[in-house]
Amino acid sequence: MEKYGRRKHKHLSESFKDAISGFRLALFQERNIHIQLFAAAVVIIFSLMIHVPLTDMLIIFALIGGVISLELVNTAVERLVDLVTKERHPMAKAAKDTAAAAVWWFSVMAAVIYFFIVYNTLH
Ligand SMILES: Nc1ncnc2c1ncn2[C@@H]1O[C@H](COP(=O)(O)OP(=O)(O)OP(=O)(O)O)[C@@H](O)[C@H]1O
Repeated sequence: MEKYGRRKHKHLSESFKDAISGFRLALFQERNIHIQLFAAAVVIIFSLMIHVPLTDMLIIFALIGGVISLELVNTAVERLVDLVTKERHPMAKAAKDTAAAAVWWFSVMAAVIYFFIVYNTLH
């Protein structure tokens, strides 16, 4: 029963450091994150230029956060699968492809929502 008891929590600053370290790893190793951060910068600059309203700006930030967060989870799944097996395996493929699909779905939805935000701002 002891092993299911309360876990000793790390200091908050240590958890924060671990999260930064995970983000840096993805930043150095994943090309997709570069593309997504570049797209996010373009979207934010363009939105400011056309004066997207504040509430819509907040939605845009939430969408950007969602895409980047899902990409980080996708990276975690890729690393975990590679840790578990170096062999080609249908389950490894399923895990990686499903995680990639999560990023893809959210990105497509984000693009559709952003299109409507831009359309609504300009009309
Ligand atoms: N162990 C494996 N067994 C079977 N298929 C695999 C395996 N590892 C990778 N694959 C297939 O190859 C694809 C690419 O895998 P990889 O680990 O290179 O990801 P990636 O190309 O870095 O992905 P991303 O571009 O999203 O970062 C996977 O989506 C999966 O379809």
